[in-house]
Parts: sequence; structure tokens; C-alpha cells
Amino acid sequence: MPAIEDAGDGLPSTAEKTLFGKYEVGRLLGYGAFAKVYHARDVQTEKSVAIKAINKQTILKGGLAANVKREISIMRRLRHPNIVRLLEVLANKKKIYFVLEFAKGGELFAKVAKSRFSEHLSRRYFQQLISAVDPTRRTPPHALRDPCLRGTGDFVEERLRWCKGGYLVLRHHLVRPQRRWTSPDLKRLISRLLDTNPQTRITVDEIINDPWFKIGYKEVEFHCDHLELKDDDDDCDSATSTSTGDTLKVMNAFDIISYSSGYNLSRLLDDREVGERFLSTASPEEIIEKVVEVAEGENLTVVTRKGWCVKVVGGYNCNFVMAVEIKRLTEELVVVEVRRIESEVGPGHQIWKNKIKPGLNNLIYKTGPAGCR
Ligand SMILES: Nc1ncnc2c1ncn2[C@@H]1O[C@H](COP(=O)(O)OP(=O)(O)OP(=O)(O)O)[C@@H](O)[C@H]1O
Repeated sequence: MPAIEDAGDGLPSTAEKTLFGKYEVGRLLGYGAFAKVYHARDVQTEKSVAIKAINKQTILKGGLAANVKREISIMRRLRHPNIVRLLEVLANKKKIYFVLEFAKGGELFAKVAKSRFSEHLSRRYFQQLISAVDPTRRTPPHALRDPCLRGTGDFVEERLRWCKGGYLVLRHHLVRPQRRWTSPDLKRLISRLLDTNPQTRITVDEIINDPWFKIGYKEVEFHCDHLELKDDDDDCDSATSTSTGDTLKVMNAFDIISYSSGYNLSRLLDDREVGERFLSTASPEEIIEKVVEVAEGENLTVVTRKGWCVKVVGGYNCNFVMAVEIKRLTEELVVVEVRRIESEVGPGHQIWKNKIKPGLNNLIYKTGPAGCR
């Protein structure tokens, strides 16, 4: 495998080195607005993956942490043949790495630039594109505040607005020369897609029912682990359990293997945050109750309590912030995840170690580190 430039990516500079001992990093595949994407090989399975390296500072400076978290929360849950899967998220002090399914077909743009597509092939690619956009579209609106994730109508409108100057160019070069060999149905669809008026422009539902589009189209069954995407600005919002326990937050393989806690990636973005995980056979309600009891006994303030998650603050100048979240691992076992931001010195530092943790001792029987790798 060829050597790659380091370019401050924190990626290994030669193929002999591997990222986190798991991925042999190879050639640069491309650049995004905030990331570089590399080809890599999973050392264990020998499968190709794409690794998207994003600089934490760039994200934080650009105020993009929420966008990144949202992108992860949606991507990791979607299972669709035309959407690249997010396999894992890794991080070190400087970078976040998205490990993605490798799309070996290359870029559509490169294919278009190389040769003219037949109408049949165009339809196949277009159907895949619409099929991939459709489940995103069906995600509840509160998850789609990010303009990058809004439905295609808005998305297309946004893009057309960006390249307003280029639009006529597009019409002239792309549509007109093709008239000779384009079927009337396709011509009609293209003109509806390129309608500059968002009110009359064709919608995704209309596209799916369009006679040209419909030929041979099979709706793909997509799977989404959690459609009830929550706003992740609050530590407790990622806890989806209820006190009645009918929508349990069950850890899936992704959570366990990657040590990722739901959507909350704040620890990937804030080096001051520390954490621990415990296993417990106690009931989530009993554990939460105990945390609240001990915290209140220490004059800490419970600022949020939702289902199986509680957040408390306190200490000198409120320099101690702690969120405890519980997830079910098996019928008998739960994982208690404790995340804290505390100053290295001063009374805040001692609150967890000397007060709360001892108070929970009889509920937990195994400890392990949490936080990013
Ligand atoms: N899973 C993948 N498999 C193969 N190549 C990929 C993969 N993901 C990205 N690439 C390559 O890396 C390039 C940059 O990807 P990236 O997702 O960062 O950028 P983008 O989607 O163009 O922009 P943005 O930064 O807005 O997400 C792509 O254009 C593509 O060539």
C-alpha cells in the first residue's frame, strides 16, 4: 500500500502503521468541505472502508458540532442499500474519524463526464438517488433542522439558488442538446425538475409516481433503528427510555463495540470530559433514584431528569457537571454511563470520587473506563 501524506491528519504516514490498530490507511479518495477521505483496509476482515478524517478544531470553530452529531445520529441508524453505512466513529485528541462503507463505484460525476448515459441507465441511477433521499425525507422534521438534511425539495432549491447563475447554462448545455434523443416523458420530467419556482417544482412524491421514473422501480425497504431522533443538545435527550420501560434504550452492537453513547458525542469534542461505565443488575429506576438521593444529599442540583438519565450540577462555582445515563444490555444487566466535566483542582473534583461513587457502591459490581479511545 502506498505511503500517504500526513498533512496533520493524525493519520499514520506509512502503510505499515494502522489507525487504532484496526485500519491500514491508504490513498486519499477525496476532499469534503471539512474532511479528507482515505481508502483503508480493515485489518481483521480485510474489507475496504473509507475513513473520513475531520479536525475537531475546525468543527468547534465553525460551530458545527451539532451538525456532526446529527449526521452521525442519522447515518448510524439508516440501513439502506443506496446509503453508505457508518460503521464506526473513532477519535483521538485532534480528530474524529468516520469509518464508512467503501463505495467502490466512484463518483457519479466522473461517470457522467466520461460518457453519455442511456435513458435506461439514467433511470436506474436516478431511481437509486431518489430511493436514498426518500427515507431521509421521512425522518421527523425536528431531526431535519440541518439544511444539509432537509427534504429534497428544499435541498434542490438550495442548490439551485446557490448556482443561480449557472442554472441557464445548465439548461442550455444539458437539456437542449439532448432533445433529439430524449423521450417525451423524460423531457417533461426534466423540465419539472428544473422548474425555478419551488411552488410548482416537482416533489419527491410526484417523482416517484412519474410515468418515466416508475418503470421498473421497486421501493426499497429501509430500516432505521430509531426514527424518534431526539434533539441532542441536552445530555438527557439521548435517553429514550420511559419510566414505564416500554421503549427501552437497548445498546446495540455498534454502541458496545465503538463505545459510542447514542448520539451524544460531546466527549469526542470536549477533552475536559471524563467518564466511567459500570455494569449493574439493579433496576434503572433504582439506580437513578439513588443518584438523585446522593446528589441532593450533597447539595447538588438535579437540572434534568428524563427516563433513565439524570443530569446534576454543583460544587464551587458550579464547576461539577455530571450526567448519568442507563442503557439496557441484557434482560438482567444494565450499563450505567457516568460522564462528568470537573475541574482538576478544587472541591468539584472530589464530589464524584468521594461522595457519589461510594453512595452507589452496592448497586454496581464491575467498572470500566468510558470516554473516547
Ligand atoms: N464511503 C466512501 N467511499 C468512497 N469514496 C468516498 C466515500 N466517502 C467519501 N468519498 C470520497 O471523498 C470525497 C469527499 O467526501 P465527503 O463526504 O467528505 O465530501 P462531500 O460529501 O463532497 O462534502 P461534505 O463535506 O459537505 O460532506 C467524495 O467526493 C468521494 O470522492
